[in-house]
Amino acid sequence: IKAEELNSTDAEEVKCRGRRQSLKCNPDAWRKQCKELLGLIYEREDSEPFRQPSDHLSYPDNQDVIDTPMDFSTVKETLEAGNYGSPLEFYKDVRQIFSNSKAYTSNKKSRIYSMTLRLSALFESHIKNIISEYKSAIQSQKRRRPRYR
Ligand SMILES: Cc1ccc(C(=O)N2CCN(C(=O)NCC(F)(F)F)CC2)o1
Repeated sequence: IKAEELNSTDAEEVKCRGRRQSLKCNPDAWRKQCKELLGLIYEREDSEPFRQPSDHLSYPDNQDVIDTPMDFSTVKETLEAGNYGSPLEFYKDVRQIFSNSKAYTSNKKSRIYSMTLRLSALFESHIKNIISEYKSAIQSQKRRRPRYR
């Protein structure tokens, strides 16, 4: 069979099989990429209030406003324990951190809330590539052979 006779999925699969498991084809590359992204977030002073769970004592109303507490140390532990099945689950938890802060803050000008705006801009600029590479790696790994039920 000549290469030009392969359809695009075949060609993609052949390319992925042939090539060393590079980022494009490796469906597990996202874990390392998310670890690196977390590192970037930890480098930012803006992440300081979000590296530990909110201590409810000093923010009493936190409990009733926030039904899913989340912070970066929890995300880091989950990622390092291998308990995220995909970058989409990682994405969901990180976004929870930002939405909790938004739900909690009374005015949009609050210092802590403005920190989440900067952090989320950094986060969103990186996570979208991680997710799209993951999705295309999954696509190119899809077996066309029927799975026996
Ligand atoms: C006044 C206001 C508006 C929005 C937020 C907010 O997003 N919070 C509450 C405070 N907070 C912690 O208590 N973080 C834990 C530790 F150890 F850093 F203090 C971070 C999350 O707070």
